Amino acid sequence: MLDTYNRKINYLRISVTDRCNLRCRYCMPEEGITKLEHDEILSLEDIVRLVRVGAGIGIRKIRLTGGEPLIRRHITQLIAGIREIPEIDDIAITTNGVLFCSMAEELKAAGLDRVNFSLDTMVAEKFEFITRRDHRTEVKKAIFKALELGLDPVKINTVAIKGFNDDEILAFAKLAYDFPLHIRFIEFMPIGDLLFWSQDRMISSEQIKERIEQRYELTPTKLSKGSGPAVYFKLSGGQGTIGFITPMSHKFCSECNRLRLTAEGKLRGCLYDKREIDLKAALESKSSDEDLKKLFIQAISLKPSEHHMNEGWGKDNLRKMSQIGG
Ligand SMILES: Nc1nc2c(ncn2[C@@H]2O[C@H](COP(=O)(O)OP(=O)(O)OP(=O)(O)O)[C@@H](O)[C@H]2O)c(=O)[nH]1
Ligand SMILES: C[S@@+](CC[C@H](N)C(=O)[O-])C[C@H]1O[C@@H](n2cnc3c(N)ncnc32)[C@H](O)[C@@H]1O
Ligand code: SF4
Ligand code: SF4
Repeated sequence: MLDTYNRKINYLRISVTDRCNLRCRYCMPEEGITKLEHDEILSLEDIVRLVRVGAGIGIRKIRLTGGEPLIRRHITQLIAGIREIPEIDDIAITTNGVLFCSMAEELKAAGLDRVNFSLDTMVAEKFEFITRRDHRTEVKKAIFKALELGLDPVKINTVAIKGFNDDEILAFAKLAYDFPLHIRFIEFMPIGDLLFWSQDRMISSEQIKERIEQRYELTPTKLSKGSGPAVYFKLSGGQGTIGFITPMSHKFCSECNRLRLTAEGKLRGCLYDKREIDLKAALESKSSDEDLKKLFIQAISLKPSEHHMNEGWGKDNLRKMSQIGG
């Protein structure tokens, strides 16, 4: 379905939990965030029903995120339920990877197509600093396990933070050169209660690209799967790609194709817009599929033309990244 600005909306990102087994400094305080109770979040059956309704208005691609999606109980059942919806042609997760190895085969058998891992540093002490946990080895194993299982393409999300990981830009590029991995540098966004964010910690994708081009030749390319916001480049002679996600330096809102469902069942038209439609309340008041469909259409009609993160520098968003689903 097209929105007010003629954008085709076909991608639903679902936060399946607001909880997490890491505590990335830019995302959560040590004590965690809201910790919703079980009856405050959508049930798996409700999520499958909402995806079916979404498919009726043109949703084709689903991403499960959070918080950490792999700590949601019975996540494989959820994937299997979504897999049965014939219109859905891509089911992906975004995960920190800590629990992935122990669940990988099950996830694939349930119908998972592919996975994006988050990894901001390859240095043990820095990993422990940024995530406040010591799980780097599990994440590394998870990335290679996904390659081994053929969950193609395997993407890595790296939030670029000046003074923290800008000294690892070439090391990440080498990873994409040596392995069929797609490393995406994400510009640091002022979201949530700005736990670690500051304007001088931002690095633009342009600066990162210049640094990589000192060592590697980059040529524009496209990936077979993933109509997400990244712009990709092949590394000449290498196996993988480098991607740039540029919400701050080059907004990609004019191509935005997504809706977001929070763990509490609120449907959002934009990562950075407070307006939400309460689907959980609608489910509790026994709304029909037709009523739910109308609410999806309403959420699409509320999508803004673009975000305004650089104006209030993040002070205007009530929800945290882990609640909205990244
Ligand atoms: N501002 C903004 N940032 C986004 C949006 N979608 C994704 N991002 C950023 O990009 C990061 C990576 O997103 P992923 O969860 O891996 O999803 P994706 O990039 O859509 O995935 P692919 O389908 O594989 O391309 C997110 O955590 C956000 O930081 C968006 O719509 N707006
Ligand atoms: C909120 S997490 C949820 C999924 C999962 N726990 C993970 O880390 O992959 C999704 C993504 O959002 C990114 N993210 C969180 N806060 C961010 C910020 N302020 N700016 C840019 N990306 C951010 C994380 O690095 C991660 O890649
Ligand atoms: S970025 Fe992902 S892994 Fe890190 S604290 Fe947030 S939800 Fe957890
Ligand atoms: S900031 Fe909002 S409008 Fe822009 S791409 Fe992201 S979700 Fe879409």
